[in-house]
Amino acid sequence: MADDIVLQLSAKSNSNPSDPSLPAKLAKLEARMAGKSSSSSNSPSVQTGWPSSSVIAPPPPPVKFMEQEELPESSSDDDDNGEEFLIQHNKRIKLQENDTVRALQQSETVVEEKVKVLEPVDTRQNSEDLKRKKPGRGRGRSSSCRGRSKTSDQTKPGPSSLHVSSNGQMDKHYLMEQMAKVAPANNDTANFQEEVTLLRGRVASLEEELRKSRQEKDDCQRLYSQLEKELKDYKEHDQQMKTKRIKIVSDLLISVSKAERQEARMRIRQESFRLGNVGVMRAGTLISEVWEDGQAIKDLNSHLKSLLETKEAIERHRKSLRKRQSSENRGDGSDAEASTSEEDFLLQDEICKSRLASIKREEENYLRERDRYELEKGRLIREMKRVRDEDGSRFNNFQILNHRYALLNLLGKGGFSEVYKAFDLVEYKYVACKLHGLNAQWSEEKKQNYIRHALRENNIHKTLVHPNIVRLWDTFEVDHNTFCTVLEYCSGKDLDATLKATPVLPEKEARIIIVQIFQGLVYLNKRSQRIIHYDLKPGNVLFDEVGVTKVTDFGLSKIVEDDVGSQGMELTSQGAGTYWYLPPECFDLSKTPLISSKVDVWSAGIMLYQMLFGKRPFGHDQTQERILREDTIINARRVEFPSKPVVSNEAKELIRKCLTYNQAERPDVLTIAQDPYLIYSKK
Ligand SMILES: Nc1ncnc2c1ncn2[C@@H]1O[C@H](COP(=O)(O)OP(=O)(O)OP(=O)(O)O)[C@@H](O)[C@H]1O
Repeated sequence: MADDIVLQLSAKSNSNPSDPSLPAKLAKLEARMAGKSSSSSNSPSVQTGWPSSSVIAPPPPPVKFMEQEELPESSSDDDDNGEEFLIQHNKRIKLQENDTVRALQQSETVVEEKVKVLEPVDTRQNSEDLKRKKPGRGRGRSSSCRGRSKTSDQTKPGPSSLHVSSNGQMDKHYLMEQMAKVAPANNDTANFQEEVTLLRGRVASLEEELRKSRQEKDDCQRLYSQLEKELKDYKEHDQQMKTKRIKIVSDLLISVSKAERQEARMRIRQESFRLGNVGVMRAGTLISEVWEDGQAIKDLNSHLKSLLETKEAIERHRKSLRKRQSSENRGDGSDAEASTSEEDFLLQDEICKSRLASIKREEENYLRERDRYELEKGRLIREMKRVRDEDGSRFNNFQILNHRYALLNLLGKGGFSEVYKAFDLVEYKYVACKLHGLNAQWSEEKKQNYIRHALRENNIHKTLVHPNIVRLWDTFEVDHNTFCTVLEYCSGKDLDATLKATPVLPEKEARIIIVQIFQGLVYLNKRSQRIIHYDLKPGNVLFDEVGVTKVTDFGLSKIVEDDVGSQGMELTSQGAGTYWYLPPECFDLSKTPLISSKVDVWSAGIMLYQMLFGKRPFGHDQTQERILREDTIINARRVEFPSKPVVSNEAKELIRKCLTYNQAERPDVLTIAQDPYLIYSKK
């Protein structure tokens, strides 16, 4: 208890450093207290000098004495009036205690306020901590909880922590502690308030930001749904427009194609009148088709006939002149006056010769014209066939295949296929649709064979991407007996039609075509999976609208497997192909031929020869069957060049290399591609 008083006093002295007498008083009091406590075990009256009655009187109750003992205030000259002093002092202490409690209560209020302010901050911090420590959630939460409990312990003592003693008095020691703690808090209040103001401002601005963000989110959502609706409308509109567009485009294409069809038929009629037509000839029960020449050819032929007659008449006249001249020379003439002088004979003969020369020129002109007519006739016959095939086709009614390809006019008909010009309504470009039809009369086995063959061709062709190879875009089934391959459309004529129109090409033109064919072949031989085309011929060389040469039709192509030896792979489809263009090894019946890219080198050599000289070097006028029967190609050991037209030695040399009879000596595609004639370089 004495220690408490000392503590209270020292706390008081600390809190009131302006009282300089306080340490001295404290020392005195300590000393007196020490004396009192020691005399308390003896008679107090002796110690205090009180009357004897008080000596025999029982000692005062300890509680009161204790109260007196607790009185700390003293001075050196108080000794005589000690009791009075203690009473006064007790009153002062009580007053001080009351002040302290009031101050503490005030401090508690301030602290509580601070705690109230701190708590949200603390909670926010805790939640921030929580967020930060999410991966180790358990640990983070426990630490933050610890932090919060500590703060509340320090700043917010509950009623139980007010340390009220058993007699209802507040524990003074505890109060002093609290005061010591609260004092610095009081000093920080301003800072706290400032901080709180800042935090409140921050909260307000964050709330404002949040409000704005919410507003923005609402706006965005509104905009999103609006755009979504617009997009939906647009898509619907686009779909409608697309359908309309497709309808308009296909209607336009159909009307153009119909007009083209009409024009084609009208031209045929006109040309037929001029060049000829197919008539029917009946021989017994046999009805066969025959060609009847048109008026222009008839006129031409009659001109030629009359020229021939004139020529023959002049020849006859010349003969008789010569006869007369020789008889006159022999002196057989009876009438000297009627005799013709030598000079006249010479003159007459010269006239005849001159007339004959002019007839020959005329005749040559007519013959050239007739050749031209023949070419026109050939074109007319092909066009007639095309129109007839178109009229007989079941795809001639402008169908849209696979919801995409609008079929227009027939380009031509092959062995088992019809090729239509078509319009791709998705890519908006022209394509060629090749319709492979299975004959309904075929056996199931034959159908399966055909499908296997076509699929093989399709699988090879679809992997080929090169400017000099016709692209294969798409394949799909049309119906049970038909499937379609969609090819790059080549609007130019094929080389076969070109050579039929102009059998001899200028060397420059022939060279650029063969160079492009070899570029395509080099591509086929540089891939990891090498390919032998095996059916190179003018009909399989197409031209696009700007004249780029493109190789097509991979129906007979062979894939060269990796394990094939240097001599080549076995030819399993002997007999297939177009014989004018195949090399001798393909006709060897004594063993299964081994073939390589050298087959295509031979075919290219034949085509270059044909372009330059207007005919094929071997079996030009022969049928396929005759070529086989007469072993024409097996005997084609040496190529001969006509004197006309004049062709460069470099071109002839290249042809010779390509048409090397011995397969082993013939260069392959990659080797021949190094020939200077096939390389364009600035001189
Ligand atoms: N991609 C194409 N672009 C333009 N016309 C083409 C295209 N493909 C083929 N043709 C033309 O279509 C016609 C028929 O071609 P197709 O390949 O079916 O016949 P073919 O080669 O004469 O016969 P086969 O394939 O039986 O030997 C030919 O006149 C050809 O020029």
